Amino acid sequence: AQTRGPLVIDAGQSQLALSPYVDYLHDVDGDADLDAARVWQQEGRFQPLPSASAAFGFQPGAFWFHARLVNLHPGEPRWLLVQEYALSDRVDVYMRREDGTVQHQRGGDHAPFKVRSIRYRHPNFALDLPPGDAVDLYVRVQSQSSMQVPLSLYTPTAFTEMSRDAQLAIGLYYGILLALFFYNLVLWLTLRDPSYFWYLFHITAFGLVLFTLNGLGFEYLWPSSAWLADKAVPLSICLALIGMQQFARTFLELPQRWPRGNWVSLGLITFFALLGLASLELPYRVSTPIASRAVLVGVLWIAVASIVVLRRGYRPARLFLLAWAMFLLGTTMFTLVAFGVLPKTFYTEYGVQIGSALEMLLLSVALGYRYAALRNENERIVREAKLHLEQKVMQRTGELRSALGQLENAHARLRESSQRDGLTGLHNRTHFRERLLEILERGDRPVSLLMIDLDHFKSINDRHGHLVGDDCLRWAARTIGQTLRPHEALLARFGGEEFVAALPGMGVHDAARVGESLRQALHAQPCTSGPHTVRISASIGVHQLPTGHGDDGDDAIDQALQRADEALYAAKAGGRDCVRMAGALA
Ligand SMILES: Nc1nc2c(ncn2[C@@H]2O[C@H](COP(=O)(O)OP(=O)(O)OP(=O)(O)O)[C@@H](O)[C@H]2O)c(=O)[nH]1
Repeated sequence: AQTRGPLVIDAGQSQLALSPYVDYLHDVDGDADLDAARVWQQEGRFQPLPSASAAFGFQPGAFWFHARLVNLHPGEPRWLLVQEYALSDRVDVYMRREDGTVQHQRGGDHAPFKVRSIRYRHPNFALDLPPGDAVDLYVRVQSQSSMQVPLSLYTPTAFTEMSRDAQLAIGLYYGILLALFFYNLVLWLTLRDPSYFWYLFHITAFGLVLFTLNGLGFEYLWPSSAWLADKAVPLSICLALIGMQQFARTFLELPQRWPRGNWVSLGLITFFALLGLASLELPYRVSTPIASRAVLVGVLWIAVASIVVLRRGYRPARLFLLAWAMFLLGTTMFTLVAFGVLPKTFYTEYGVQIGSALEMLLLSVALGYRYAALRNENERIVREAKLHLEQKVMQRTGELRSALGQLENAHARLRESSQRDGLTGLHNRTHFRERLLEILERGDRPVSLLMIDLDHFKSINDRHGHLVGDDCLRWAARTIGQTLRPHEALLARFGGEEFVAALPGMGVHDAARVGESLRQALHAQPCTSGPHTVRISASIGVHQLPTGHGDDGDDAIDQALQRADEALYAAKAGGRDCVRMAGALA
C-alpha cells in the first residue's frame, strides 16, 4: 500500500469527512507508540479504509489512522476534529508539525468528559491548522466496543450548525419518550394494570440504552466513570430486555393464553438477568455482542408469541406485533451498522431511534386498545351476570308465587274446615251466625228460621249404637240439604241432633210450608245403615225475624233463635213430627 496525498482544505470548505484521506493500521497487540506508528506509516504499511464508515466490528488491540492535512483556507485557522461515535474507550490524537513538534490530546470515555475541547456527546479535538502549513494527523483508537472511527473536520460555525440539528433530533426523540413515560405513568397510577408498569420499565431502560449509545449517558450521568461507561451498555440492554419480555408476558397474557410460551419468556428473562449480572465482570467485548444479539432474539421471540396469541383470537396482539416489527427493523439496522455490515447513514444510524419511537407510540396505543378490550369484556360479563340474575329472580318469584298460592289454598281449606261440622259436612253454628248477620245487615228482605230437631234420637243411639246414630245424622243432613236447596237456604248443624236453617226472602208461612215439606221428606223413606233400617222424624219450629233490627244484629239473632227454639219445643210438646210457628204461640 502506498501513502495517500495530503488533504488540502480549500477556501470555502467548512466541513469534511476524513475517511477518503485516511490510511489505517491495525496494531493487534496495541503496544505501539507514536514513533513506532510513524515508522510503519513511512514504511507504507498503512492501508486505505475498507469503507467510508470506518467500521471494523469488535477488534482487539489498537487502530492507528493517519492523514496529512494542508490548510489553505485563509479565514479558518482553527478546526474541530470529531470522532462521530460515542463509545470508543481511548482516543489519542497526535498533531505532528513540520518542525517535529507533536501535540497530543486525549478523548473517549475512558478519559474524563471535561478534557473534551467542546462539551459534546462525541469525542472532539480542537486543531490549530495555520494556513499553508502541512500537518501529520495520527489518531490512535483502542476500545472494547465496536471499532468505529468516522472522523470529520468542522469549522466552529459548521460544527455549531451540525450539532444544533442533531441535538434537536435527539431532543425530539427523548421528548416523545418522556411524554409517553408520563402519560403512561398516570395511566398506571390510575388503572394499576401491571402491563403499564412493565411498559414504563421497558421505555425507561430502553431510553437509557439509547442515552448511553448517543454518548449522553457519559456526558450527563457518569462523566468521570470509565467503569460505568463500559458497563452501562450491556447493563441497560439487559434491563431493557427484561422489561420488554415482562411487558410482552403481561400484555399478551401469556400465563393464561399460552402457558408454554410463558415458560420460554420466563427462561429468557432469567437468562437476561444472569447476563446483566455477568456483564459486571465480563469484558465489554464479550458481554455487549451477546447482549446486542439477545435483543434480536428477544424481539423475535415476542413476535412469535404475538403471532401465536393472535392466532388464538387475542386481537390486541395485532398492534403489539406491528409495534415490535418497527422496533425490529430499527434495531436490525443499528446492529448491522455496529458489526460493519451496513454503511452509516442518517437512517441506519437513527434507525433505532425512529423505530423505537414508533414502537413505543404504537405500544402505548396498543395498551389503550387492550384496556378498551378489557373494559368491553368486563361490561359483557356484568351484562350477562345481570341477565342471569334477572332470570333467577324471575324464577324465584314464580316459585314464591306458586308457594303463596298453595299456602292460600291451604288457608282457604283450613278456613272452610273451621266453618264446617266434621260429621255432617254442614256449616257449623258459628259460621251460621256470621252469615245470618251478613244477610240481616243487607236488611232488604224478610228472613225466617227453621229449628229442626230429630225425634227420640237417644233411643236410636240406644237401640242401634252410636255409629248407626252418626249415619242417621248424616242422612238427615243430606235430606234436609236437598229439600232446602231450591230455597237458597243457609243450613247448619246447630248441635247434637239439632239443625237450623235460615230462609232469606221468605215469610213465616212460606217457611212453615218449607218446614212441612222437609218433615215429609224425612218421612218419605227410612235411613239405612248397614243392615239397619231406621225411621226418622223431626220436630220443626218456625220463626220470622223482625225486620229493622238496627245495629244490634247479634241480639236479634239470639232472640230469633230463642223464638224458633220455643216453637220447636212447642212441636215436641205437640207430639213431635210436626211443624210449629213461633207466631202461633203468641
Ligand atoms: N250418634 C250420635 N248421637 C248424638 C250425637 N249428638 C247427640 N247425640 C245424641 O242425641 C241424643 C239426644 O237426646 P235427647 O236430647 O234426650 O233427645 P231425644 O232423645 O232426641 O228426644 P227428643 O228430642 O225429646 O225427641 C243424645 O242421646 C245424644 O247422645 C252425635 O253426634 N252422634
